[in-house]
Amino acid sequence: MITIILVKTDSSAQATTDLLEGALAAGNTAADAPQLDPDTPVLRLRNVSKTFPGTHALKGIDLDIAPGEVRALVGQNGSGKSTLIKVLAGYHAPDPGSESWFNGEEFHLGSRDGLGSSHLRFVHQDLGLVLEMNAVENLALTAGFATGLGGRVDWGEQRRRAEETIARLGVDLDVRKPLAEATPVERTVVAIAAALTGWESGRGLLVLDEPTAVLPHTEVGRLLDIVRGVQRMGASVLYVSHRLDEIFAIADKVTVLRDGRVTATRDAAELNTQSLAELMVGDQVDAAFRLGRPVVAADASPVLSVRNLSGVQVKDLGLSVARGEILGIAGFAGSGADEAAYLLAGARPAGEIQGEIRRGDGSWEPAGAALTRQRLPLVPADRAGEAVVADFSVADNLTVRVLDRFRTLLGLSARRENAFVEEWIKRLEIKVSAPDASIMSLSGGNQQKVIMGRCLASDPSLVILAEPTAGVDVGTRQAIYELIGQLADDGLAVIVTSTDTTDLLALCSRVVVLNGGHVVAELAGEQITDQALLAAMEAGDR
Ligand SMILES: Nc1ncnc2c1ncn2[C@@H]1O[C@H](COP(=O)(O)OP(=O)(O)OP(=O)(O)O)[C@@H](O)[C@H]1O
Repeated sequence: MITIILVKTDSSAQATTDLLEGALAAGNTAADAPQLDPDTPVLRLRNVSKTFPGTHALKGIDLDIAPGEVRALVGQNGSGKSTLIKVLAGYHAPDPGSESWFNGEEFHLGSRDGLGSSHLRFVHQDLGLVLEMNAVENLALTAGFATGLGGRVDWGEQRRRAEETIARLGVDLDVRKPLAEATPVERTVVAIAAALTGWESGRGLLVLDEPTAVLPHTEVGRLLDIVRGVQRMGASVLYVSHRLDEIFAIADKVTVLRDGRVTATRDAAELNTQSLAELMVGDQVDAAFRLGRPVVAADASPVLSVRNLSGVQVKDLGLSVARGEILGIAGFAGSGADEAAYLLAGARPAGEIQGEIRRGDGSWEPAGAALTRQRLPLVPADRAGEAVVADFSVADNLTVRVLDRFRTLLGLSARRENAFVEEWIKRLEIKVSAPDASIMSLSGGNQQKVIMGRCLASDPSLVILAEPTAGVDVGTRQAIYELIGQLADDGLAVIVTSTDTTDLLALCSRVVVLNGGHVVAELAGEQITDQALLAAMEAGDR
């Protein structure tokens, strides 16, 4: 477990990048804002609304966030959370009549007017980083470049500043490594460091929009430690997440959005996972939902078997999945569990996939050639980077794998295609103004549902789901679990890889656990508990 380290260093050259230390001093004394009544909210919103063509995304939002408070903002997919944050960030102009104050000063939403260099800072879902660049360069893009003689960039100084900034967030990171090679939590840390750059007062608001959506479950604790460190600076935090356990670990208060309206604001201590899920979705939701499918008999005929399957991390994996079985592959980041999904789906070059596979009762074949030819449907963990076709509509994203089905002698049948799209929008309750709307106009969770639909709609005999409910709200999660259960009842075989034990507990009747690329445990039926999964995942490398 990493804790926040506040390093007191030589004060000479680093005043400009002295993030936490400077902020702490100001936060302790409120020196920069002695005139402010401590009860004045950091952020006050009144009657904030936002209308898009065909969608009234925010309807009269009122919100007060106190100094030093961590406020969670929760709600179903499409309830308006990201829109509110984008209005705050100046990305969207709100409807007329919306009012806002920051530290008691009125400012215009939809622009940075009136905010000057004040401390309303954001880490958006996409993190806003340039992955080809390293942490030094990314931080310099926000903070400006240190220059030396002749106005040249002083890279030594730049690097020292970056190392210090990152170290203060309690993370040991090679700041020269391109962020494309960094882990998801390392990238999030760089994004938070960039957002806090130049923060010189304890009062302010850091907005984190689903910072853990793509983080392995096991790294969430590290991120929450960092958020607590930011709170200790005296900063307030607005924290958006679908992971309810995190809300209880970090938030003082919770605000619930439903269909663009604030429907509740409560102290987190008054709530539990079930009551919060009910505030978000209604009382039909079960936050501890499990399919509870029977364990498939060991001699059931397999849909797919692999032996000695190896990639970069995965070593000599052997497993088989039967018709109607939902098999989990669990493991921490780097255990091989995430890579296993991509190997099995043939989503790696054939030369990088070693071992053998067998379909049904057929003969064993070299895995690389067979899996890359077969290309089993995969819902990848990184929806935005690997699945969504940003230039396509919702309908086109849904049908891209199955266009052949609508072909007639006269070309594509629009009628059949439309009926198919309507059916899947209904089945997955995808919130969209019209099927031909751009997929980018959908909320993140609704995009995830489209990708899920694309995979399931091709009537496969086996699908591979990597982190299938990342960014998906608690009610939709249950709907997705139930749909997968129904398809498994009809014979679909499913392989789920997830660092989130919630998915594995809800879906799987058997789970293999990887560590160091090897299978270290196999759990079935009643043996699959949160504790047993985590214990097996933590077991030492072989
Ligand atoms: N640029 C846009 N154009 C049209 N509609 C939009 C646009 N951005 C958002 N919307 C719509 O506004 C509504 C609210 O979306 P928003 O992204 O704020 O939801 P959210 O609560 O953040 O959801 P999620 O939890 O899935 O991220 C949705 O119906 C969405 O489709």
